[in-house]
Amino acid sequence: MATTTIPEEMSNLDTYPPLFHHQNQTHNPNPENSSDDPIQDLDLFPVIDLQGLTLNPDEKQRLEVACKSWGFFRLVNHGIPTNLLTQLENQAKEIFSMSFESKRAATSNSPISHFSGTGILTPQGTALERGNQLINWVEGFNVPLGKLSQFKYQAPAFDSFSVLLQEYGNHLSRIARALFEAMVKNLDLDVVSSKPYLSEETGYVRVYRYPAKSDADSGLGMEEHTDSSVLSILHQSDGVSGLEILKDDKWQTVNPLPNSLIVNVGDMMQALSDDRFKSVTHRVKVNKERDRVSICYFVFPTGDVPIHSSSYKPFTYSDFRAQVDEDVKTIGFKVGLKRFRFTKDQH
Ligand SMILES: O=C(O)CCC(=O)C(=O)O
Ligand SMILES: [Fe+2]
Repeated sequence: MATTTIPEEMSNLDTYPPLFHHQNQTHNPNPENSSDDPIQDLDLFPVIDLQGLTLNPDEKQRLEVACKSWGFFRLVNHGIPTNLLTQLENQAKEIFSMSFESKRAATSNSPISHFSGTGILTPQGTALERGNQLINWVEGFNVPLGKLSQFKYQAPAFDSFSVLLQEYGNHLSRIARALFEAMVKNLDLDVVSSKPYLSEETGYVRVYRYPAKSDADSGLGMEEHTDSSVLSILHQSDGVSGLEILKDDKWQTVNPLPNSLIVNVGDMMQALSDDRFKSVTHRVKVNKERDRVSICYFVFPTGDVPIHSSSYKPFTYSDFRAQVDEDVKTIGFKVGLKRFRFTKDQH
């Protein structure tokens, strides 16, 4: 049912950021009839069993291979109740379906911020001014987990959302800690002195909606990038694909599968591992007919602890963040770890 104009049944246009109104946005009220490629659940991506990590040496070995040669894996047996994921997803969809203006009003002066057109944000959670006009086909909420409790929203939907996010955040901290410890052991780093490199207080969630777009091949939901985090944990909602990872110079679609999360190794983990683990390059394509919702968690090192390695000049996460912001403002994109890499004559 793809069309090139906004169809009449799309009465919910006012729920989308004005930035996207004039474009060829389509909406399929009957997703079963979607003509996008069917999702197949057989792929060759690494799968890690979280519970197996504490019991099974083979699982630890698989984790190491996944981090070294892919920089990403699917995570199963993660212990998050399916019910919580379903509720969170439904609540996110309900919130996205509010009008743009009421989303703005409900989140102004609140810990949660609303953004669109880019995933690169200021520390306050608003879109960072860029040195170019690149627009990403995405709308989202930025949720600093440590600041959620005790806030009373004007729209009750946000109160329920906040409660679910806190519960979800507790699971994500637990999962991130378990994965980080296993990764640190794989790298033969000291578990105790590595603790500041995963600071749970820094954790935040981004909840995204990528609006459907009939000319889905022009433009991206999110441009090609690596995550600045130590690690990122993503939940993709029911049956709408879009995430792609770059492996051996080829883009590969990572379809959503029930009961499994996606874990990305981030830039900080790559630096900590002295390039043994790799921060995966990925992007998000737009779906032709259905909006895509994803819920992504990111966690970082304590801001002021220097990362020492043989590949990079010592730097803190705060240094890294400042450099990314500077690059986005001046040249329009993130350069990332390359900015800190030793050149040959600096060794
Ligand atoms: O929406 C997704 O699946 C991925 C989003 C992402 O890559 C990011 O926020 O860094
Ligand atoms: Fe990302």
